[in-house]
Amino acid sequence: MSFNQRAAEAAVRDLLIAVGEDPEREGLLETPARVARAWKELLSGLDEDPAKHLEKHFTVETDEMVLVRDIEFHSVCEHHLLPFHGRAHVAYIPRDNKVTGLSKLARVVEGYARRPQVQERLTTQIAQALVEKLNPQGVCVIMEAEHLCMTMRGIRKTGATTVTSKLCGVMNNSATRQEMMTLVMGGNR
Ligand SMILES: Nc1nc2c(ncn2[C@@H]2O[C@H](COP(=O)(O)OP(=O)(O)OP(=O)(O)O)[C@@H](O)[C@H]2O)c(=O)[nH]1
Ligand SMILES: [Zn+2]
Repeated sequence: MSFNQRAAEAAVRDLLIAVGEDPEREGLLETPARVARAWKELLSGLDEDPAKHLEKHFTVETDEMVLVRDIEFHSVCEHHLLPFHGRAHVAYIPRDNKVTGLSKLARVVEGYARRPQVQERLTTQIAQALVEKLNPQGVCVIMEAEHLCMTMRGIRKTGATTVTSKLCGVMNNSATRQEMMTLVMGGNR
């Protein structure tokens, strides 16, 4: 099912009424249409298969780790439909000199992030896409994020950061996990 702008507008209008607002007052007249367009953008990853970005690859003589760190992302927590945002660090060790474009790693992050998500699944999906499309020797994805459902509401712990990781292949061991955590997060603490 693809995004239905008209249904989304009606739902936002209903929500405004449900919370005790008047959707006919001047400031809110265009709000349902605006909010619907915003959600279309925030959830645009539902309309794509993000792993496809990794189908374009090329050959470089290397069997060393490639790491793109500090990939900014914005996602939406599927429990509260509130944003969570932070940075992803994506590393892999190529096999048979098969590498992908650096921007493609960020595109994969973006595609899976722009869906209703939980951070653990988001992390795993990115790692699995690399495993599937590049068949690398190893993969490591680390994500750190702040969840607005934990800061704006509920427990209200501003500054609490959630860190998740997924390691595969030769990178799936505790020494690598420790090294990667130090490499990507050490300088920021
Ligand atoms: N594991 C995980 N939990 C998440 C994520 N995003 C939000 N949550 C949690 O989802 C849980 C939903 O808990 P519920 O008890 O059903 O909902 P709630 O009453 O709104 O919970 P509180 O946030 O504690 O007020 C909360 O503990 C959130 O912190 C995520 O990406 N991963
Ligand atoms: Zn939440």
